[in-house]
Amino acid sequence: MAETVTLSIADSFYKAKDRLTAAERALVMESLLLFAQNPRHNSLNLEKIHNGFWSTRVNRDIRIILYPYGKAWIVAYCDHHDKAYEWAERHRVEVHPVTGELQFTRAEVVVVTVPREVEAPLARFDEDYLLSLGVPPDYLKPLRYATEDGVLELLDGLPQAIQERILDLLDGKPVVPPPRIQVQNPEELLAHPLIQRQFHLLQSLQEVRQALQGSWEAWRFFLHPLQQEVVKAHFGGPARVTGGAGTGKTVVAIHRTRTLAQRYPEARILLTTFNKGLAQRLKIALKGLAGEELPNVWVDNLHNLALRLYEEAYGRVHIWKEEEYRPVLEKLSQGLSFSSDFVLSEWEMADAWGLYTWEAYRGFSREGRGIPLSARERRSLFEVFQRVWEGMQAQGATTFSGVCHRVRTALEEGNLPRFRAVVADETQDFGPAELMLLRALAEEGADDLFLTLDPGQRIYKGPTSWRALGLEVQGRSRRLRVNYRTTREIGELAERTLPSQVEGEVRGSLALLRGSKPEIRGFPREEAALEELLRWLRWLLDQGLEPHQMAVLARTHNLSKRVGEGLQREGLLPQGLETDGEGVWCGTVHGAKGLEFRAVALFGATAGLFPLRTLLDRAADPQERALVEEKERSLLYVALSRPREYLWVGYWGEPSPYLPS
Ligand SMILES: Nc1ncnc2c1ncn2[C@@H]1O[C@H](COP(=O)(O)OP(=O)(O)OP(=O)(O)O)[C@@H](O)[C@H]1O
Repeated sequence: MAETVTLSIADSFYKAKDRLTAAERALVMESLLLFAQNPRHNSLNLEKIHNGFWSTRVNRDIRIILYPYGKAWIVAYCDHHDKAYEWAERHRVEVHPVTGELQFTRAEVVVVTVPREVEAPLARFDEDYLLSLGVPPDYLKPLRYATEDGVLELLDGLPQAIQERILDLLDGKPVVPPPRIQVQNPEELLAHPLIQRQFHLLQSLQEVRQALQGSWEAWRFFLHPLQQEVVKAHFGGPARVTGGAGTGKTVVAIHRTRTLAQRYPEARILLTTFNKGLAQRLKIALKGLAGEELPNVWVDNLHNLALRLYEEAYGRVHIWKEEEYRPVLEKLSQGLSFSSDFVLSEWEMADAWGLYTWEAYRGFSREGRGIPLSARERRSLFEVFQRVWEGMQAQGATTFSGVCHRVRTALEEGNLPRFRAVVADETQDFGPAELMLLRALAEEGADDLFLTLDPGQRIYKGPTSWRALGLEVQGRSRRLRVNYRTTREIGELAERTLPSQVEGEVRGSLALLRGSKPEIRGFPREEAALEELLRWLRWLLDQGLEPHQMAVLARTHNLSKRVGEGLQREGLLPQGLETDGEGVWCGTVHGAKGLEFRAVALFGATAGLFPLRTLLDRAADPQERALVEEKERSLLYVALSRPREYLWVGYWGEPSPYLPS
């Protein structure tokens, strides 16, 4: 009878499988399932190779690298034959003599000799301390004598947890040694909770099946201790989780939702976000994590949910967007001495805050609005605003802000049921109307609101004071710092575009992966940039990337359309960001919010596009201009923080003033 094997899947395996094609990954999965049932199956050709590692055959080319540990097999790596063997040759498995952690480390330690005049940043820490942090003994001296670049080079060969501790030291943060793991045998070690961060134990065939189902992403099993903390915490009220791009805010939102669904099995939980596409992705990811659709969880983008609730409470409604209300405002405000852009932005502010009565508008602090208004001017503006709202109402129409406010009222009056808890992702782009609605959607109490945001990616709305809205998060605010998405080279470049207003809040994420330098290229004309872009995409294909692992982003729809046509002419199939096909993704930076790709090209980081000249020209006053600039910088940050491995940036004529040199 075939034996059933205990597998422990290492995070290095999950990272490695991302470099294979979808078809190759499917074959790897089949082989692992077979291995779990019968490791000695003839077709697997299990054989011992280097450093105690074993190899098993997936097909003529692909190999999985395993390590027998106690009664289990650790699934360590997978790749094309030569690369897989090379990896095994370069790595070793050890239990750290002080921390007791199980570690995969690079076997050969690169010793970098430092010229005397260059500072070695870790020299001031003694060896015993570094050892207590889990640094392997043979890395101690090289690390202490290395330059900063040398340290980074050495860290590449160490487990993620050790990298994070050392990077924190470099950043001047105090690092407390981890508790020592004490176990009797390998089985206990593999099952130890502190080990689960890097080695995911699967004890039955069913667990193996579940783990390999769907997208089998690392984030489903391995959480950073801080991610784990916010996922599992019992919060006394609203909690806020910030972090730069790629720090796992969405991952945390999904895990938190599952935790809450289990914690409150009889209650309704809402998982929401900004747009429809992202909500769809959340839904799929949550199902992948939980293994099924959770019956007590609702997943929807906030505006869609608000619209459904509105219709439930009040009946059908037509939504007016700027194209509809702008001309009405322009017509009604003709007699006033303000520019139409100012009237529009003032009305949008009043609408967003729900200032539908004279008393509310008159008493509202317009602090931060550039143009001061006398009481009489306020009154005349309000009369115009009121006529717009009345006109809309007469036509059975309102804005999304209007929908949010009325739904909030229905919730507050008890005419609609609330959720026990609400988890919301991408909340930096929620304005006052949406944030007030979120508050009202959740019953007030423990674990009621869990909001994630990156203030550096605010691309739709201006900043809103949460406290003014009654969202008090003091003592329940956490910041994620490890950037899991991108290479250090790309992460650092992206951070240099951050608006100064938010730098303190999100700058300084730790990107642990290393990669090639991003390319920033200037061209005389758009056509020349397109030609070079096409060459770059072809080069990526030669590197083994598939078209759907690449994206070309542009500031405007028109430009993105032109790129798509260019790709098509060259035989590269483009696909929209909202689709799910096999082509190269093409779209606007706005459309790429929350997404990621192995390679990203930003086409047109050109002056006049970042910031978009038409938007800047329309800004009614200096404050608004500053806000437009902040949002445009954030947009550039969003674009540059989408790639995992490769980034290409092209401009023609003058580069964007926000582009780091
Ligand atoms: N603990 C983890 N282990 C492995 N991968 C992780 C982990 N947390 C996040 N990731 C990966 O990092 C990437 C970024 O995660 P996620 O999208 O949640 O970040 P984010 O902070 O929401 O990013 P953004 O704000 O840019 O949208 C994803 O590929 C995700 O799978």
